[in-house]
Amino acid sequence: MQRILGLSRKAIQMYDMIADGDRIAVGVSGGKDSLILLQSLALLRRFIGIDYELVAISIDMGHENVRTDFSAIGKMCDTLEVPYVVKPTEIGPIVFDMRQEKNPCSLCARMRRGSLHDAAKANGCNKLALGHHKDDAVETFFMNLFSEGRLGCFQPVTYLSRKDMTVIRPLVLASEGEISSAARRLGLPIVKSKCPVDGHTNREKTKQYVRDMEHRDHGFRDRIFGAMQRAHLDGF
Ligand SMILES: Nc1ncnc2c1ncn2[C@@H]1O[C@H](COP(=O)(O)OP(=O)(O)OP(=O)(O)O)[C@@H](O)[C@H]1O
Repeated sequence: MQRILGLSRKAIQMYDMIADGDRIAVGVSGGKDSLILLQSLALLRRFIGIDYELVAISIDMGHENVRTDFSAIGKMCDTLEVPYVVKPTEIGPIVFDMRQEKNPCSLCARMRRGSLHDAAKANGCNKLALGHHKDDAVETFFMNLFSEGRLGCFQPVTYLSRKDMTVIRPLVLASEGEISSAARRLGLPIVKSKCPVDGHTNREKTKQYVRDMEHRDHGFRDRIFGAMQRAHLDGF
């Protein structure tokens, strides 16, 4: 976890993510990335020298018309002294049953983001932290390049003027491998996604492409990420 804390602190300072008085919603899906993000932001409060508050928020997607049991994450939040909000929604049934979308991921992600922004606002937050990491950034870069012929990625810090909310991604310098091994070592209470298309998305294909390239040519991922930083692509 020390390595993750160091990389989170570096990203927070490098991209000026957090200021005194911020109240930050942490989007917690139940996956390893957002649980490590929550752990990291909660621990950093003790020594980073910035005075901020946290609220953890999970959007229950209602997949297969079943409510997810987030109680283990509730216990983790109690230990970390972070208030926890679970927001029940019908996003899963709307996207998969009612609309029977051919490409469900973009509508589902849009609705989830909207719900998360609203919940952050309703809980008095001015910032929202998401668990995107370095591998996500490289995959997003290739998805934009291959699907849209465009050079671009999400930004480490994005101000959403319509919502008056700043989205931050403090894990953006950490690799998925580093996050996975920290999550394993800490035995975090991972809650499995019930998404019906999990593992079969365009992102999964791109992830496999980057993995194959990395396997063939060690350091591929870091060189792409380094190029994104040197070009200051989308604020990197
Ligand atoms: N249901 C949800 N409730 C709250 N926040 C969410 C939810 N789903 C995603 N997020 C937030 O959006 C980020 C990116 O979502 P994505 O689906 O790409 O997650 P991921 O890469 O699988 O990460 P994780 O391991 O945290 O699930 C997550 O890290 C988390 O911060």
